[in-house]
Amino acid sequence: MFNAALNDSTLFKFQGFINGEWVAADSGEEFDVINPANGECIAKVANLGASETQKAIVAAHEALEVWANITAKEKSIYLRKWYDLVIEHQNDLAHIMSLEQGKILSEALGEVIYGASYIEWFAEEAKRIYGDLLPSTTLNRRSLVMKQPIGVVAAITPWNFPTAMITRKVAPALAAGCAIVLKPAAETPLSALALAELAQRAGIPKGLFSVIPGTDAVAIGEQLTSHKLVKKVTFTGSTRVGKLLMAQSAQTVKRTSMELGGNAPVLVFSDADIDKAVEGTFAAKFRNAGQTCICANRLLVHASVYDEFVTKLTEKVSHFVLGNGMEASSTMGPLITNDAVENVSDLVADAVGKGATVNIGGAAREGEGYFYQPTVICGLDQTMRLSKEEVFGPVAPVFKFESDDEAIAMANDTEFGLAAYIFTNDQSRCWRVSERLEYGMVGVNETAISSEMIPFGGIKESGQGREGSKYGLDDYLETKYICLGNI
Ligand SMILES: NC(=O)c1ccc[n+]([C@@H]2O[C@H](COP(=O)([O-])OP(=O)(O)OC[C@H]3O[C@@H](n4cnc5c(N)ncnc54)[C@H](O)[C@@H]3O)[C@@H](O)[C@H]2O)c1
Ligand SMILES: O=C[C@H](O)CS(=O)(=O)O
Repeated sequence: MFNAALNDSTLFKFQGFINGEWVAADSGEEFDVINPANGECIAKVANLGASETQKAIVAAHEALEVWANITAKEKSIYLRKWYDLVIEHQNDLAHIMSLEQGKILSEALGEVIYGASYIEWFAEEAKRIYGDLLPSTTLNRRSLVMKQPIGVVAAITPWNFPTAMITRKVAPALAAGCAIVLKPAAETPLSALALAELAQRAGIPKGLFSVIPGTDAVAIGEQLTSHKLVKKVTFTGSTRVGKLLMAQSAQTVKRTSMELGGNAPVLVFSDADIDKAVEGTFAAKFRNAGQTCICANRLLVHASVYDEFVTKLTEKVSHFVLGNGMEASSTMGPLITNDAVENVSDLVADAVGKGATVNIGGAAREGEGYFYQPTVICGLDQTMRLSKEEVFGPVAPVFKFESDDEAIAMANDTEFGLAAYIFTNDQSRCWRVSERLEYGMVGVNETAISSEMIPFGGIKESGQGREGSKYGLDDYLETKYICLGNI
């Protein structure tokens, strides 16, 4: 079992969390949680499935009435307590995350604090769910609108941000008055279970937040998307799975929020501050070893500054230290699985086979763990898979363009529409290009665009709905119109 030294070892949870109870799988089965830095089993976790999911959904439905009889102010206090506990235990949570996901400790700590910020934000937003009194069409009527919680929410989350992708759903759901059943990724269940432990310590009433760890995502997902008591499905993950879940949810007309795949372009124009463009692109490309949905996926650089940009980016990449995320010397950790390494390797091999050239990196690292060398690759064209597919790894493909129209056309030539970035000092170009980019989020001379206070989400096949900001509660509320007559 887990042998990492933590301040509070009781944060290691290996069972499912249903209706305020820690439970073994009905089958008695367990699954291994693997450290991607060395392939070692770090924990065995209860392998829950469809039957436990049904129990969690029923418990969530029953908990709604308890939560409905708690004021918005009291909900806020519960959430604030949860936030305080996450912050208090941030180092232990970062330690758990780095071990199960692989990211370097500094990034893991950053994610815990970022994830906590969603709890902090929605602890406040819980007190700001307002209605409307509308102008009436007749003198003897009054029209009013109230917002009500949608009810039981099902959440399915990915492994790349094992804390923030969870709190970005659980916090607004609870703030809105909902109950939520979470299936975390089987690669990273420990962070989710630790969050549930802290939510319980915060006093959040039983049944409102349950966690279903398990390897049979299909069976769990079928329950979450078909059960009549579930009114909403919120998903973060690949577009492929998102489409499946939307189709499954349609049978009972559940509302859905989808945070799906990305393919972020970075457009570096001839008048850009190249050092700033390199710095921003470097950060956006290699964060979490390139495994974020808004990673710089295609670098589109004007021909006149292409060589300078590539030289400076390559030089920065040469300083990376690949290693176990728990080691202070490491500046980049492993990918999540060996399959992920093979996928990245295939993308690079496709490009090289069609004439691309590798400036640095370009291969998996030999030895233990699932490591891929940070890579800069040039001489690309639109026939290569790197021009179309989400890399989800530390590979920076640098494309060349000649005109603004060509850059915009290249940037928009994808089914994805999550995030895009541009670097230019021309104010008119900032507006013209930002408005023509088909993306939900655009960074202008900045790539660190995420926070709890912005509406995070995409368009096209990157999804629907927004998480965070004042808009983030809408996805968990229903709008009710009441007409008062005979006045
Ligand atoms: N838009 C965003 O905010 C955002 C954030 C993080 C990751 N992502 C995307 O997620 C992808 C990488 O994450 P991933 O590999 O975990 O994605 P994934 O879609 O394979 O898995 C995501 C979650 O869905 C579950 N799942 C898989 N198949 C399922 C099924 N048939 N039924 C029910 N659940 C199922 C998985 O167990 C996991 O919990 C990338 O495309 C990335 O861009 C998007
Ligand atoms: O991978 C997707 C995350 O949403 C990226 S971020 O940490 O929210 O920027």
